[in-house]
Amino acid sequence: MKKQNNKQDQPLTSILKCRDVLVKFGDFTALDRFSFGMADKEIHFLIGPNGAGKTTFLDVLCGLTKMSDGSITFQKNYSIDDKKEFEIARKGIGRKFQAPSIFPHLTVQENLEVAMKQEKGVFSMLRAKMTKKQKEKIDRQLEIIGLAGKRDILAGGLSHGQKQWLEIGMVMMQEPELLLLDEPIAGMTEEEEEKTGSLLRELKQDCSLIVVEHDMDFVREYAEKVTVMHEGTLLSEGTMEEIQQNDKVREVYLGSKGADAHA
Ligand SMILES: Nc1ncnc2c1ncn2[C@@H]1O[C@H](COP(=O)(O)OP(=O)(O)OP(=O)(O)O)[C@@H](O)[C@H]1O
Repeated sequence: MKKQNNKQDQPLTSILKCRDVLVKFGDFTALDRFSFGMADKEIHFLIGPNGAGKTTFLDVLCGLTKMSDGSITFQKNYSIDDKKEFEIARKGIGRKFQAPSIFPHLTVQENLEVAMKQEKGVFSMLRAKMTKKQKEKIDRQLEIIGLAGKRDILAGGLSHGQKQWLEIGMVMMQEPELLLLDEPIAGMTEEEEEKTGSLLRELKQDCSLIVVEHDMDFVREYAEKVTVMHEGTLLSEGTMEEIQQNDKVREVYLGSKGADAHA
């Protein structure tokens, strides 16, 4: 049986422990001793009003922004505190940014090939012959992101939603253990939103997910756990049902126009 945590101890299956993370931009404190933990293979949503520090936290996790103080341990004992972005990515934290950064003039499949092993240059990677295992890995990923039928299409010709899924697939080619997604359904049609939700559940077989999102219907449907941030601090944490009951959360976020209006 899993030993459950109290506020100080994380569950035994914990993949990430962040303690008192402090981020300052000049005199402004964006993360104010923010603590966060999550279990392995969990879909964990981060919500909160504009400027709460959600994106800054993802930036810290992937090494883009450095902490002024605090500590972050990934997996059992990997400290990311002093690590560079590429080291953190290699260790298994993958990030998909809001704007797609696919190669529009390469096919869908070629985009995944390029993403598979980034230590080689784009064109030497495309010229290099793929092993059977690599081909299988790409076929599997194409199925997961729902683009198997579009593998030979130039990525620039995909719809907005398909481009987002391709980019998620590209990050997944690096086999991250923790995937960070910032507003994955922004600009999507309702049908694309549903497909994205199913995709998140599918990805959970392979990795843990932290998702920043403002669309409360989407959070309600797909979140296993929700952390509410406010002014760089932790306001509340729990299931969506639990945080909906929290008066402070209703006051600063859910009751305001900030939540769904943003999406
Ligand atoms: N590089 C920076 N320099 C100065 N201030 C910054 C910088 N990056 C973020 N901030 C500030 O830090 C605060 C937190 O920003 P952040 O983008 O993390 O919030 P957020 O919760 O993701 O908001 P949103 O929901 O609007 O995306 C904001 O007030 C923002 O203006």
